[in-house]
Amino acid sequence: MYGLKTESSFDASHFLTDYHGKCENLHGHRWRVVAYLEVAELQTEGTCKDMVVDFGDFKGALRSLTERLDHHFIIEEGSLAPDTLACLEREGFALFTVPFRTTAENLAKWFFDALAEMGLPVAQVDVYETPNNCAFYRKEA
Ligand SMILES: Nc1nc2c(c(=O)[nH]1)N=C([C@H](O)[C@H](O)COP(=O)(O)OP(=O)(O)OP(=O)(O)O)CN2
Ligand SMILES: [Zn+2]
Repeated sequence: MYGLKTESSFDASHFLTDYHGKCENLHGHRWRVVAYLEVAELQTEGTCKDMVVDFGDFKGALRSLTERLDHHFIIEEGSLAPDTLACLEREGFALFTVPFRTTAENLAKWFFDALAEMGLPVAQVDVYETPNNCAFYRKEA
């Protein structure tokens, strides 16, 4: 088995719906995302011969995703009253709505699925909410 690993970070705000504690309040993180690719065999020809994929393509793919979230307010769909949402939009805040509770676990799966959709052989994605707390999502063995 061969693998690659790259990482990218982004700053974003969020809150957890139905959470009983400080994370029910709007707050921010510098999220750190670490992604892993795995393949059984390396590429056999062309510019990527003997590579899993080109590091440049891999890091570019992950960065394109973290850039979508950077300096955004990540909002679980339906978690804010429509008029609150309208006010935020009117103020020009950068919002990113997702159809799931904004836990590190769900964000790890969001990154995993997006990298897979880009055609990368993604094996695992780690999402650090704080330097010590990390959730991961990985492919079933
Ligand atoms: N399993 C998960 N647990 C929690 C998640 C999560 O995504 N998955 N998220 C949160 C909150 O978003 C929160 O921001 C994290 O808070 P906390 O663990 O309290 O982190 P701090 O570094 O701020 O904690 P201090 O020890 O107070 O510094 C909560 N749980
Ligand atoms: Zn948080």
